[in-house]
Amino acid sequence: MKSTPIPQPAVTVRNVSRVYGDTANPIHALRDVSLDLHRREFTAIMGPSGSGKSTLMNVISGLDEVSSGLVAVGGTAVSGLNDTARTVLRRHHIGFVFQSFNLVPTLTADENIKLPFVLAGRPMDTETRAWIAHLVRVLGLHDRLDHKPGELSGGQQQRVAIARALAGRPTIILADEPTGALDTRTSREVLSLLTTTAREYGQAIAMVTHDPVAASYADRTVILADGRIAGEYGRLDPHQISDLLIGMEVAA
Ligand SMILES: Nc1ncnc2c1ncn2[C@@H]1O[C@H](COP(=O)(O)OP(=O)(O)OP(=O)(O)O)[C@@H](O)[C@H]1O
Repeated sequence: MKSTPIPQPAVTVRNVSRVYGDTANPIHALRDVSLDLHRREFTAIMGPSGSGKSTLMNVISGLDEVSSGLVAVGGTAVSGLNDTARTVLRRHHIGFVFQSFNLVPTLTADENIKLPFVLAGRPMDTETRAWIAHLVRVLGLHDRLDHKPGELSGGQQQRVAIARALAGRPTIILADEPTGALDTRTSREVLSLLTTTAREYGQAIAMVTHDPVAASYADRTVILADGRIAGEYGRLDPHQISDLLIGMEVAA
């Protein structure tokens, strides 16, 4: 009898702890965190300043080491890899979206979108070119491709960054306050786009945010407090998220 394969999470975080400092003065940035991030799922990671959100992103992307526990991206354990293998894993499996867009100012929008392929020495086949052309159309960037980042609005720059992150069809997109530098209307556009990306393209997305409105676009909200997962919720409205965060601050 043929068994149905169990879908593997895009990212697995198992009993991960990250301790900084020395044994006399340890700083527990993450304490026994376990979390799966799935395809088609848009997850918001929230929590007070210093709760471990950036550390969680950094151990997932292999930019930081775990002190104990396991992180796997696309089924590959990150901890077992050397620096070169981590760089390769990042290039092939992870798309990054930052608050500050992080586009190369001297390159055009088109060149920025295709940069990950150039850096990875990965040729773009016909299917990839068609996929990028599709993304450019959906993101409304077709008449901006020859422009450099300085000639684009913040929202357009972030759309270029999202196209760049999606171009290689990564296992996971890690977004760090992607709407932090955008006005309300543009933020909504970018968040809707991330929602669509998860739903229509099956993309796994984890977004760090302090903004309850941004988190309300996610399918799931994970709240960290003092390095631990303090709560995991399905889709919530901004008021519910604010109440949860305020409740945690009061309890702390
Ligand atoms: N390289 C480091 N060396 C020492 N301590 C660190 C280091 N990186 C982070 N920490 C500490 O680990 C804890 C978690 O930090 P982290 O940056 O992950 O929090 P955060 O939730 O992302 O905060 P914010 O919302 O302010 O960005 C904090 O106490 C921080 O001071």
